[in-house]
Amino acid sequence: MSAMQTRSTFPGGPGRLAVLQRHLVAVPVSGQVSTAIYPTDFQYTLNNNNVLTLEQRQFYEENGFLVIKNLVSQEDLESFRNAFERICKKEVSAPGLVIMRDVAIAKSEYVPDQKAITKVQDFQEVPELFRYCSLPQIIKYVECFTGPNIMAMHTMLINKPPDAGKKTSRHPMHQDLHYFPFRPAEHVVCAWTAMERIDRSNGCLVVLPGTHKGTLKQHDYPEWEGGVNKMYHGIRDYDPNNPRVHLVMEKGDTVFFHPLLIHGSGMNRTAGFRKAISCHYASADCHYIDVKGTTQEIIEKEVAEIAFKRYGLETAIDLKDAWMARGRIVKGVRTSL
Ligand SMILES: CC(C)CC(=O)SCCNC(=O)CCNC(=O)[C@H](O)C(C)(C)COP(=O)(O)OP(=O)(O)OC[C@H]1O[C@@H](n2cnc3c(N)ncnc32)[C@H](O)[C@@H]1OP(=O)(O)O
Ligand SMILES: Nc1ncnc2c1ncn2[C@@H]1O[C@H](COP(=O)(O)OP(=O)(O)OP(=O)(O)O)[C@@H](O)[C@H]1O
Ligand SMILES: O=C(O)CCC(=O)C(=O)O
Ligand SMILES: [Fe+2]
Ligand SMILES: [Mg+2]
Repeated sequence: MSAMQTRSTFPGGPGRLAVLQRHLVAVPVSGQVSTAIYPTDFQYTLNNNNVLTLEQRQFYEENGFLVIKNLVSQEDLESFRNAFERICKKEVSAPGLVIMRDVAIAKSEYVPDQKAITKVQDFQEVPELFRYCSLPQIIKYVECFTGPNIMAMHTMLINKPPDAGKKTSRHPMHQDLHYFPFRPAEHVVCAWTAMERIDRSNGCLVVLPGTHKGTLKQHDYPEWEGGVNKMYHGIRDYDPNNPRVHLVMEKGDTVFFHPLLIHGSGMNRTAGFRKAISCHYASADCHYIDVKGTTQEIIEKEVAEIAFKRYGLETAIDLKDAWMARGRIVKGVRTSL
């Protein structure tokens, strides 16, 4: 990056240049520094103290995701793993915490084993796990997408089980924005950290690069013979011939991705439980939308059904209220969400 500089003698003088620099970059031509200035529209990233290199910004703008190697320490990951195990053993619980079993297990005999747990969600009241969402090296990158007021909106530790033979360990191709009633999408980002090496054998993330530039698609439960997990909606009429990229990640590597990026994960063909921890962040300046009459209406309905089954709540809870209760400020001021 240091080799790339914007021209210092810009027509109109340095003041004019400073104004335009936000939108101008010098482009290297075959290994040399070009003096030409090309306008670049950064739509999905912010210039946060040059945390992202120009290449990284351009990569995210173009592809909708960015992998940062070795961002979370082995010690931190060990402590998250311990906290997860204590939740599975019921030594730790917290308000709002959701514990989900794989559908293949949930629909069969009850197995009172920690290994039956596919993921824990909404751990904002479990300090040992929520610490992940406040890690300074993660927040530093998140700020490049959200700006300075940062809310942690949705938290998960995914423990993808060895597939029970029905391919239910897969996560269908989807866009996370389908679940979120807040906008704008470009000020929402997911951080997803591999807690061990994750590749095709244990079900890595699969992404369709560039799809963040599209719109929110209609989602439904996929018609999978072996069954599909609750709330694991997939893109309707998903075309399996789309060019896709498998994100092979080492322990501690973290991917940041846009909520419209189409992604999923393959089945776990190993005997181990594939672990990842993630948080969806949004700018606190985002606003809630009403999903009535949109493709997201089915989510509101399903959330209300689950709340009714779990808490006996007859009056449908507002999606906005559910998210307001979950969200936590991790940097700056809680302005809107
Ligand atoms: C981007 C990001 C947002 C992506 C996301 O994934 S967001 C999705 C949001 N997900 C959620 O809100 C969590 C969904 N899961 C849950 O709420 C829970 O795990 C539940 C599915 C309700 C199960 O809760 P639990 O306390 O275990 O309740 P029960 O054991 O009494 O089961 C209640 C009924 O649910 C069924 N069930 C449990 N686990 C699963 C499953 N994995 N897949 C499909 N069905 C399942 C269970 O068989 C039971 O069904 P019935 O006997 O009522 O017919
Ligand atoms: N009909 C479908 N609808 C939605 N998503 C699907 C569908 N079929 C597959 N997927 C998703 O596509 C992604 C890739 O699936 P696949 O089972 O091929 O895994 P993989 O990691 O590519 O494994 P493999 O090595 O077998 O190719 C996963 O996220 C999977 O859930
Ligand atoms: O860890 C995974 O398999 C990805 C899960 C995912 O994309 C999600 O829950 O939204
Ligand atoms: Fe997702
Ligand atoms: Mg495949």
